[in-house]
Amino acid sequence: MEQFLIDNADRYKQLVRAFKPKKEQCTSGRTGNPDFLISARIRPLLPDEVSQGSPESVFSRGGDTSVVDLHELKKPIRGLPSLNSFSYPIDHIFGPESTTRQMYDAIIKPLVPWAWGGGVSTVFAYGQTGSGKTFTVSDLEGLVAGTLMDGGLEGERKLHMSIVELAGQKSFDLLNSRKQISILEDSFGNTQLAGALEQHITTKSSFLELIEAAASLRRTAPTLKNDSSSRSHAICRIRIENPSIPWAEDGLLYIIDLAGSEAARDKTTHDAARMKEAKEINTSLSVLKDCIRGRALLDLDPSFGSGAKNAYVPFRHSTLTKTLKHVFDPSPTAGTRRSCKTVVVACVNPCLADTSASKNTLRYAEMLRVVVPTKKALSDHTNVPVMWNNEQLREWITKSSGTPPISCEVLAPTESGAQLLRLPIPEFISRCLKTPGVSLEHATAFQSKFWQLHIDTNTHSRTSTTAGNDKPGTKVTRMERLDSSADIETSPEAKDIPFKERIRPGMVVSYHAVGKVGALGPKQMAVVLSRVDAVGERVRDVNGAQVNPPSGEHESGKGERYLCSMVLPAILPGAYDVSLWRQVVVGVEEMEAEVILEWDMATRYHYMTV
Ligand SMILES: Nc1ncnc2c1ncn2[C@@H]1O[C@H](COP(=O)(O)OP(=O)(O)OP(=O)(O)O)[C@@H](O)[C@H]1O
Repeated sequence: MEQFLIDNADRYKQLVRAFKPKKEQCTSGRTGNPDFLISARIRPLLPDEVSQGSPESVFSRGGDTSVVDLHELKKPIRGLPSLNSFSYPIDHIFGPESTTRQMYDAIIKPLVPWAWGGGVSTVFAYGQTGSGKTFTVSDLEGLVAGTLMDGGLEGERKLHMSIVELAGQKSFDLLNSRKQISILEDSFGNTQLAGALEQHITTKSSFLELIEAAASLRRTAPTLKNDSSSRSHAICRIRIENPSIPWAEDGLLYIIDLAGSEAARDKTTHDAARMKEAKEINTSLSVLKDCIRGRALLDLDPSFGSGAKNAYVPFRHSTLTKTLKHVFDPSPTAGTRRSCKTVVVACVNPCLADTSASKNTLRYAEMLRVVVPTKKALSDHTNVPVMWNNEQLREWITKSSGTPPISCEVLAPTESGAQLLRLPIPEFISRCLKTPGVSLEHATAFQSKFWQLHIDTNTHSRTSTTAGNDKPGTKVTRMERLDSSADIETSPEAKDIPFKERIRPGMVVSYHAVGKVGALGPKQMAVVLSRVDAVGERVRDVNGAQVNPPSGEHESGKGERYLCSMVLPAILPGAYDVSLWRQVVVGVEEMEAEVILEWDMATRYHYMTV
């Protein structure tokens, strides 16, 4: 610690004790979006920091405020040093005495059943080196594993885990010996972790073993420096499949340990590569901030459309946010936007010597917060589901849910119309199925009816868009949509080239499966992801077979082989769904034709147009 701070530590502590916030520093009165919580965790001083005599500089103000105060000691030109104080409104603050369990119970635990029900839940932890990110994230992973695996959640699910590390422009698979992988976007705008291994998890211990294996790979990465963990982003993704609603989108739970800013005292050792790395981290955190704010703004808009025109979610601007597309998908089409809950944990080092980095962390946290506007009057919106209160919603459910009527006690015990629209679809259907006599078809049809009503009441404020458009509200023709939906544009001349000679990631093909044929029969469709030799030897297809076995072991006569995602018939006639996680290997010789699928926003399925 700087000599000036050591010499004046007692005066500093005295000033902090006497601190009274000014009027404008007193309020936290703003309420954050309940689905986007921004929290701060202030760790305790560590024994060596105490022995150096470092005072604490960051405090939770307590009382009925939700404000963090940070105090610096100002060097005077003459006279005695004085206090320079800053305050930051944050949704939830956990002080040095709080345990990770208390934090988990207060803000993280609800994310687990949300993902279990088919939603997207994300926890981000960030902060400067040594602020407690790893401490917090590893405790949280253990607690999440407990909630997921202790049998307390309703229904059966299949869990799959992948853990990747993003360092600058490169991505590595931490479940596959740090093999380099590619983050690709397919023609539907879905992000693929091409080549990343997904492990099926069945027990808490296998969950924790994978986490530990990934953490040790990160710690011991030979090419990185000692504090490698703070110079890269680590993304743990748990995909939760619900076998009882096979067409439903899988729930996703992300736990993300973000690269942090550095402690001021570490900056003296910078070389050019390190400066470049720091710049890349700052850029990705800045884009992340814009995406979190943009998405929170979109979700605030009660009509899921009109006010959202002003929100911009630039998720393609960094590998981190591209990888998290499910979290930030800005499509104004209500059905394509996944129901998300997000918690950000800003980890703060309380040392007086590190206030500059702590200010950055807290300022960043403050910027992520989106203020909820005052609610509009609800009474005269009898036909607009998004404006219904719980009473109006229950009345409509009882009247419109067919025979037998779906129990509103179970479907929407407390929710408003807007909250029910945000509920993950599989969870909506699971709740409907709890009414005796209600079948899957009945529940699905009622869910569609509810969405259809919502869509119909908002069509005037909608424009046609497709999944993957960055800017909502832009009118585009069907052909423009199809052309712009792939990373590689298809020129008019390309149409004259046989499709087998222009196979690219994102292309949809029909094929005639040779050899092993599943329950769907030999005629199938798939989205091309990559050539099989681009993925590691441990990656397996939907049948558990190695995708890229050592040469000579795969079936011959199929030509060039591609890893593809299956396109499966959906519950509605003529409709298709892309099943990203069910991957197969298709040889060029098995492929029959290129297929153009178009997205239909009302039913939220793809339809074949050519
Ligand atoms: N809430 C806490 N209670 C007690 N000790 C803590 C707490 N948070 C962090 N620590 C301790 O502080 C030290 C630094 O924490 P940690 O390694 O988690 O920081 P980090 O932000 O992940 O750093 P890096 O980015 O360099 O990996 C560790 O010794 C850890 O045990």
